[in-house]
Amino acid sequence: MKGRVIKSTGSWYSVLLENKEVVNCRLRGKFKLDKQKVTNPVTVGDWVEILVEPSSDTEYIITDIYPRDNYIIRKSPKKLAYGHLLASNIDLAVLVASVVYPKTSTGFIDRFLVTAEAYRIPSLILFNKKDLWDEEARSFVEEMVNTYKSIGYSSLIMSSFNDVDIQKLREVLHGKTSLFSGHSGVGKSTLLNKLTGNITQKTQEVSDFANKGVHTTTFAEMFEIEKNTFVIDTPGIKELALAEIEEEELSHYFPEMRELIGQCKYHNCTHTHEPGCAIVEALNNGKVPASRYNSYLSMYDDEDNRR
Ligand SMILES: Nc1nc2c(ncn2[C@@H]2O[C@H](COP(=O)(O)OP(=O)(O)OP(=O)(O)O)[C@@H](O)[C@H]2O)c(=O)[nH]1
Ligand SMILES: [Zn+2]
Repeated sequence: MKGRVIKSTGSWYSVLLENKEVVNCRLRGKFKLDKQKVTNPVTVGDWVEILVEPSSDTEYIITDIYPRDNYIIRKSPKKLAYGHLLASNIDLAVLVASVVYPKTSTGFIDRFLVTAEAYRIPSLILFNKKDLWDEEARSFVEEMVNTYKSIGYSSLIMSSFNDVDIQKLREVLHGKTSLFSGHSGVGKSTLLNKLTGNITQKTQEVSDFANKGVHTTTFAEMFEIEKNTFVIDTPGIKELALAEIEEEELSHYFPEMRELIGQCKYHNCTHTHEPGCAIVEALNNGKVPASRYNSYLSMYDDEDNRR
């Protein structure tokens, strides 16, 4: 039987079957022996093949994982050489942002976009809480939307409490698997509750020896909001980590810079101080937005983000 992993506790996996039933599965031993550098061989979003454990008619076993289109990995804080697979098979990375209560900085937005670029996942910036904006906030958002649009990024302006907006969001998400991220307080849970409100896919809680007494990691959880349309909530994960991005690669993940890279005077230009830099020239004539270049510099300086 084929299904999709919607939740995992580390040793148990909840799998959504085609008939909408959710079953709890364990992994077959061989996965644990794999030499992958991950703490969890199976993650939320994986399509898997399962069967009923022959020696029991109630236990399910994951026997195979279908090839992943992509996946998001974080470094495990405990075992640095290992990564933790956060989610897989994602079509859209949605950043829920807000300009008031709280304010999401452009630096934070750009970090998110760069990470999504590195994972080759299209992204959407969702400016939420529009009902709270005054004229100034509104024009600030419009300016940002235009800047991002000129680079090729889509935005959505909305309020969690506006049904027409929620409907528009549903249309954008239709047929896709979308991962939601955002600062605390931007309205991510409110939005997800609107999208998932009448879903009864509640997974059975499993008592889990392996995790007893251990401070459990936050795991992502996925919901099917309509046929073939999934949303992934990532509790406690504010931003996607800038996984494995080398300094010299960073500009490749800024689409407006990417096309200029070969035109700098020095082939190893870092675009920070060198003469004859095509990116700085584009900045000076307005083709690279100043806010984006500032984000580039701050990410370039910030060693922590490349671990
Ligand atoms: N005015 C307004 N308030 C909103 C909107 N969306 C959410 N809120 C409110 O903002 C507060 C935070 O919303 P949450 O959905 O809990 O935000 P969150 O991003 O999930 O934050 P955490 O739960 O801390 O992760 C709540 O009081 C919501 O009612 C909106 O579109 N407009
Ligand atoms: Zn340069």
